[in-house]
Amino acid sequence: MSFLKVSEVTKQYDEENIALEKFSLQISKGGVVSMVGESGSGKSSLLRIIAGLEVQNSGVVHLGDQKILNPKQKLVPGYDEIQLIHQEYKLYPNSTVEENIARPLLLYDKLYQKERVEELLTLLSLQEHRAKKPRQLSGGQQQKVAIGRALSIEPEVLLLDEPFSSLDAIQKRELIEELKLIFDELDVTVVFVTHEVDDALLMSEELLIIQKGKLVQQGNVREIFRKPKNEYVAKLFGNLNEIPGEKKTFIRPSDLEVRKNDGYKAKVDKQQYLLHYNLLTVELEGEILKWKVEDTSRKYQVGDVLHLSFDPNYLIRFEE
Ligand SMILES: Nc1ncnc2c1ncn2[C@@H]1O[C@H](COP(=O)(O)OP(=O)(O)OP(=O)(O)O)[C@@H](O)[C@H]1O
Repeated sequence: MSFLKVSEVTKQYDEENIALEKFSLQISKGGVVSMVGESGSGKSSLLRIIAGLEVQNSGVVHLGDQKILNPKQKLVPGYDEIQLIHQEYKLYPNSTVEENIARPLLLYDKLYQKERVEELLTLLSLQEHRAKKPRQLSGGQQQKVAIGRALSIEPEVLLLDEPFSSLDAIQKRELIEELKLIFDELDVTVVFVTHEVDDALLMSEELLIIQKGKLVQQGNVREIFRKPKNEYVAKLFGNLNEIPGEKKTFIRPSDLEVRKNDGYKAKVDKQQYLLHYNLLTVELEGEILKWKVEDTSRKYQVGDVLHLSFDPNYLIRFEE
């Protein structure tokens, strides 16, 4: 059953900037989903509207039975139930980790406050940093404190708007993996926004793909990988090789098999050493087309002749 429901939301800042166009979305309770889309596709606008922090032109957002009111409709914008964290999220610089996490709990019973802060320090493995000020922490630890603060009042929804983009690649990967385990355990609904598919997949298998203010596809990564709705979605997962003579039909390099004498004949034109394989650029015999091939054995050289075949079930076709 849908818990967070966005119905036909349109957001237009001015004549040129239409951030969202009749955008609809449904997420079930306790789910963790990653939203992927290029810069300017409307991700931040959507999260701000979901959080009740931005006025939309039309459309509505519901959290369960509750209609989310925007800043024009509500005196104090935003909701405790919906917490939004972004890259520039500010901690209180002169307060300790413990105090930062406790801040939203000031009106709560003292004993509960103490227990909740302990719970979060443990959950986020921040116990040894409890007395430190934000400037004494790494970027990743600071973002964990921000998440701890957001989780302190047990929100229903946590919206993460590229919160880790200032971290280095290793720090980011480790933090996302750690948070994924935490979110999977909690009953909180999480929307993690990123423009990197790799990061999205570290967080969840459930993906939302946004393009030019519209939700183009929602589903499990396996399904989206095999049946992408359009070329943009398909290319988020890597290169596409065009099938000669067939319109809008492609095969992924990872679905190609190199055979001795069966399939498309091709000559290696270029070889690049990448992390998990050598990426070959090959010229198809009798065609102007070039294909990409993932050589996991790293044995082919420029000038080698290969035969490439594939399972036709893996062909990707788009409507014209
Ligand atoms: N305050 C604003 N005034 C005018 N236009 C805006 C404003 N905020 C966003 N836009 C425009 O709305 C569109 C969507 O922006 P938004 O920030 O929501 O996208 P995004 O997917 O989050 O992008 P990024 O990944 O770069 O943050 C863009 O064309 C942007 O220029």
